[in-house]
Amino acid sequence: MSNLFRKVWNFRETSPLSFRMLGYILVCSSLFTLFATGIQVYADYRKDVSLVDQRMNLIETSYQSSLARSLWSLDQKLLRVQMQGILNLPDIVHLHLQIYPDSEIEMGEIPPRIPTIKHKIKLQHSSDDLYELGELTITASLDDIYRQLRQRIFVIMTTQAFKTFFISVLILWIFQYLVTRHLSKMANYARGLNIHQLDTPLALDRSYKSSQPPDELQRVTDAINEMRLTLLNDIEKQKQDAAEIRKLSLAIEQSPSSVLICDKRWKITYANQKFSQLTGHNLNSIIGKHPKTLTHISPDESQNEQLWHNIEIQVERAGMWQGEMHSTRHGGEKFWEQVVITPIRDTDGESSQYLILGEDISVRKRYEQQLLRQANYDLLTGLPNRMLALDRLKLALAQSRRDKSQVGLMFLDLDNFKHINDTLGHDNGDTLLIEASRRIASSLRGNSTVARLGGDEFLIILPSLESPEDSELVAARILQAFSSPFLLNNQEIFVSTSIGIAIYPTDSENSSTLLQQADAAMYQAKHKGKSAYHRFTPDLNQQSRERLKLETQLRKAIEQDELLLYYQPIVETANGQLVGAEALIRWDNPLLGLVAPDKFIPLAEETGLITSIGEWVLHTACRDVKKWHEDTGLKLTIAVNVSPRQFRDVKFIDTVMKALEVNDLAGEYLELEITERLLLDDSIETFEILHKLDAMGVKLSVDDFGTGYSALSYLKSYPFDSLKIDRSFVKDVNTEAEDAALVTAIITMAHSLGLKVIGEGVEDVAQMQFLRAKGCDYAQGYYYNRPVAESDFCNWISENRRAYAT
Ligand SMILES: Nc1nc2c(ncn2[C@@H]2O[C@H](COP(=O)(O)O[C@H]3[C@@H](O)[C@H](n4cnc5c(=O)[nH]c(N)nc54)O[C@@H]3COP(=O)(O)O)[C@@H](O)[C@H]2O)c(=O)[nH]1
Repeated sequence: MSNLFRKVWNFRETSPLSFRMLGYILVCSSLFTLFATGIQVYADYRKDVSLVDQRMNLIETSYQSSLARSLWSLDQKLLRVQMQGILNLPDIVHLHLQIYPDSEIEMGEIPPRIPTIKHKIKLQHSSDDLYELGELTITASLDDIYRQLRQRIFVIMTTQAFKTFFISVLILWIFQYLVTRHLSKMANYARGLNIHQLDTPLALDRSYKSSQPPDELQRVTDAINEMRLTLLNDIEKQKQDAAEIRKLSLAIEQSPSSVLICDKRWKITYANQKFSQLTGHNLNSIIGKHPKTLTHISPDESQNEQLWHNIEIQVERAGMWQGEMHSTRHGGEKFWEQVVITPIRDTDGESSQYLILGEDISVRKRYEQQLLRQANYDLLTGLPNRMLALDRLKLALAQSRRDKSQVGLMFLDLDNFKHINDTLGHDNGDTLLIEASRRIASSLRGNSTVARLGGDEFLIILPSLESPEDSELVAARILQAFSSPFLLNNQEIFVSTSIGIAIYPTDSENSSTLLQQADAAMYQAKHKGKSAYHRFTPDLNQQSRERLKLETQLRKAIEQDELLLYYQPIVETANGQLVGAEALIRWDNPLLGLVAPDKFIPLAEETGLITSIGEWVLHTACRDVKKWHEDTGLKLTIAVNVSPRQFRDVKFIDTVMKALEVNDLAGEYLELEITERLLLDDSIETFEILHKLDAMGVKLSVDDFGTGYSALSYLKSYPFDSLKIDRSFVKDVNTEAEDAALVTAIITMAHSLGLKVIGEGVEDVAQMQFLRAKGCDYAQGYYYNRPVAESDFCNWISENRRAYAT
């Protein structure tokens, strides 16, 4: 028994579902059996009871009249025989005859505690009247009926129980065969499933045709197998992602740029090796900090805050911020960094992290600042140079326009400087210029500007003048400052100065006119006998008139065929190989003689004549170089200067295209030289024009590099092929260490940006050798040849194809 119980218990443990199903079947089937049996037994009971009733009715019909007759005749003996006859009938256990009025006969007995039913029969005699004689009560026992019912219940219950049990076992077996064993297999499969066993699919141990519609088990199996494949794919993808991430993290870790990663609240979460090397910051010391704590914009902390606030806004809006900023190293030392900040977006497109790439640009910045200083300041005196002075003049005029104030412009020239320079030597000349600058500067108020225009010429800007006479007071102060002698070469030398004054807006509202007027006034002061100042007066407009005359003649120059091109060779520094030439314009005027471009190009720019002059230059240069290709077989490049106004002309691109087409010249043989100043505005138009030219195959070169903006950063954004180092730097490469360092740095940096370098103004072999030693690609200058007319240039080619290879 205990064995059976254990088996049942085991079954319950191992197949709880089957066990539960068995329980449900048994309970439901038993309830149903009970209910059906109950109905059947009740029906049988009703039938048996009705049989007893029928029997009673039969007794009534059979015995009623005979009993009534026996009672009427008072035949007791017969009465008892009749009653005994009734009592002998099945189930009748007791008779009670009530004889009216007061006697009775009783036969049989009612056994205790057994169910009975009674039946009453009225006994009557009818002749003329109806006589009530008595009443017979028959009691029938139901005990037999109940016994039979019990037997029947027993039989039904027993057979039903057996039937239920066997059917349940059968159902259980079928369920086990069809379902449970497969579920167990699935469970075992799922239990044993791991990433190493995903290759084996789940297969049930049964024959199943794929044409059959899938049953529930098949659907679960298919779902598990699909899940297995999905997992396989996911794992494969995960592996690829992990490999990709390993590769990227290695790239970031070993990146030559410093890398910081911040979370979405701009807290640093990662820094690569380069960052630690560059800044000396330990990763642990910066984790969780905002990157703004590593930058230093100004001592005013709010500016730093404001910058980072703007950066965060721009990164969100534009998807990137890039710029240069002052960062701090661990010890507090500051350095310049080129920074690019981009968001790292999650799959919903939300910024979840930020990537900050940094590059130490301190060296470049130093050179840029040096170049900027050289471009804007006079190295000898430290005063602003012409370019900066003109900028400041424009600013002062703009300010005065707003303030409705006046600006004084002074042109100042030292008297007899050339003579002193020639007799006492350049060093003393330089000392004089430095001391003169100091004296001029000390005579001015804080917001005034004194600039050295070159040689012994100075320009003074006096902004916010209350009256023109104030400028005369300043001029008098300057003359006074020159009244004491200069100590030159241990000698006391008296040097005076002449000052010309023009006033904005009284004399002119235009800066270049003001300059001309101040210049004319200065000449007037010199005429007065030097050591004097002179205010501009309209009668000094002679120069302006001359300028007008020049303009009129220049307008006719093209049609009268007075323009011509000179060519200067450009050679490869390493081997002296001729690679091209620069076209330089000349104006051969019957009255003025051969006019150099410096004298008329600025005027042409101002008047707009440069557009037609430039077009002529382009066509002529393309025509000539094509001819050289055909005559010499040398594929030379022609470099053509382009002025800012010409460059911005709407027809410029068409003009270039036409010059190439008409002369059947490929774009690669034309090089356009553009000055840095042209790029200063950093406009989208400039960007587009340069890219269009680049797309045409035309070569682009930055001319006079070092004299303008001198920021190497812009070169990255434009499609330049080369840059030309200005001749002012080349001149002293072998005598001035600073120039040598600068030229070397320009070459290195240009090469790092993929640009070729041309050194211009090479006048001697030492300069050429310096450039060649520093890897400068090409050179141009008097050392090779001066600019010459086309026919002379052709002769030069045939004589000097490879003349300078030493
Ligand atoms: N828009 C245009 N501008 C032009 C054009 N032609 C010339 N120019 C510009 O005029 C500037 C002066 O030119 P130029 O007087 O011809 O002087 C050039 C050379 O003669 C001179 N040079 C060449 N080698 C040496 C040298 O060894 N020493 C020395 N002292 N000077 C030398 O340099 C001038 C060339 O300069 P660059 O153009 O920068 O190469 C001139 O700057 C032009 O910009 C024109 O057609 N259109």
